[in-house]
Amino acid sequence: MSAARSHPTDSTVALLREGYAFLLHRSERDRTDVFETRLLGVPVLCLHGEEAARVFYDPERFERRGAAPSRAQKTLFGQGGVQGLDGEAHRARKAMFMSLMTPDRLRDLASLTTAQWHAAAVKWEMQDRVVLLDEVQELLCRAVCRWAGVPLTPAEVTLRTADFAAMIDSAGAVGPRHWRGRLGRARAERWAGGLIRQVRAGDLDPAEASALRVIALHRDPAGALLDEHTAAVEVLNVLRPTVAVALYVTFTALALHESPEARRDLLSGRGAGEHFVQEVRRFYPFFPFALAKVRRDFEWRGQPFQRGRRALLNLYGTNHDRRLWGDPERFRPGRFRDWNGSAYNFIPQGGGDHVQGHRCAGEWITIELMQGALRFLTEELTYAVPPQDLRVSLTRYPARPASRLVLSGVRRSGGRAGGA
Ligand code: HEM
Repeated sequence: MSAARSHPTDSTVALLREGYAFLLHRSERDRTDVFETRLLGVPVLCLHGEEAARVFYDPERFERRGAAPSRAQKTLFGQGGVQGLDGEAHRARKAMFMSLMTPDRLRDLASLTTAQWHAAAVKWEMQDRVVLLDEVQELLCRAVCRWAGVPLTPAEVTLRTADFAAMIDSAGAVGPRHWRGRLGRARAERWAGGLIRQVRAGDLDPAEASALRVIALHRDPAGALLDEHTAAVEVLNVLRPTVAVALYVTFTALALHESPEARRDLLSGRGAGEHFVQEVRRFYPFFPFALAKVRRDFEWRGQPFQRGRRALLNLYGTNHDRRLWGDPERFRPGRFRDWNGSAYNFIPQGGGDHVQGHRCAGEWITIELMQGALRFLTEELTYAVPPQDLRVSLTRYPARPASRLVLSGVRRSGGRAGGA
């Protein structure tokens, strides 16, 4: 692409109007992978595409300290968590997260989740309609708490699920949705802080490799336990995003409904479940961009990057970049047969290295849970998708089908292919 052009004018209105697609539209229009603009008056460097992702994930050039807006910290991420660390402190904390992601532990989570799907399906059979997004959030909340060693009484499930859902729903919102997220985070942090205290006092004894135990007893490079608030934020950094996988599960069901060809290939065995799930993560919007700050002055493609300047990497747009993905607006799982496996061109959960960099710690969990959901929806259930508003607005963050995907006539099929 050609050299960068500068856009010193404010793009907040365009961002609100075009949503997830704003950065992609601008990069395509100006034929550039880097441009400068202002959002809410703040200068921001915008990066797009595979080569830009390589630059963005270079820790010599970018850092995360102070990069996240305080609105997102008060709702989605919390303060003091791994997302805002750099260098050795980041590597040590990230190692704690990645130690939870062994194949055995992933299998445990998958089987706990399958058990929850079965239990939920018994209940769904007795209902006329089921709102899939809400139901899957709740079943994932039950499964991940059990997996993480977090006690959850039946009476608590609704409240905890609602708090996680509010945090997830609040990051891009203003007004009541934002405030619900803040309230949800405050309440969840108090709860998780109490759990950390109980583990350290010996009043709660979660299993050896469980997230709650590992985080409560984790020591930083100086040998100190995490302070209680930070430990609570990190416990929520495991629970909350696992509940958020419900959005991807909902998109998986939407794709089964709206992409009959891909569905037919899957059911006939011509298409692989793994590719279907990857295409859901590429095609549907989730995180629009990742955020960092320039660590030291440098220049890329003629664009100066000044130390301290904020930068965005276009995650959604890179997954829809037509140079990388032919016909990117078509849902076509078969494209993953030929994918080259680059860590920088397919980046729904960030790019680069999981251990060394800021790429999502839960990417393998996400894929595992989505594949389990796909199997359950196609092999264990029959259902209809009644008329409803299934539109996915690119200006709502996080995106989701407007109706949250209503299913009717849900029946357990015990091995016959389901869904309408
Ligand atoms: C619902 C699907 C998910 C999506 C779309 C997603 C997306 C992301 C993205 C875009 C990042 C930031 C990458 C960056 O800053 O460069 C991230 C980071 C992170 N995610 Fe996820 N994630 C998901 C699920 C999960 C799950 C299931 C977990 C944990 C069990 C998790 C834990 C984390 C953590 C701890 C980080 C911070 C990593 C770091 O800063 O080093 N995520 N995720």
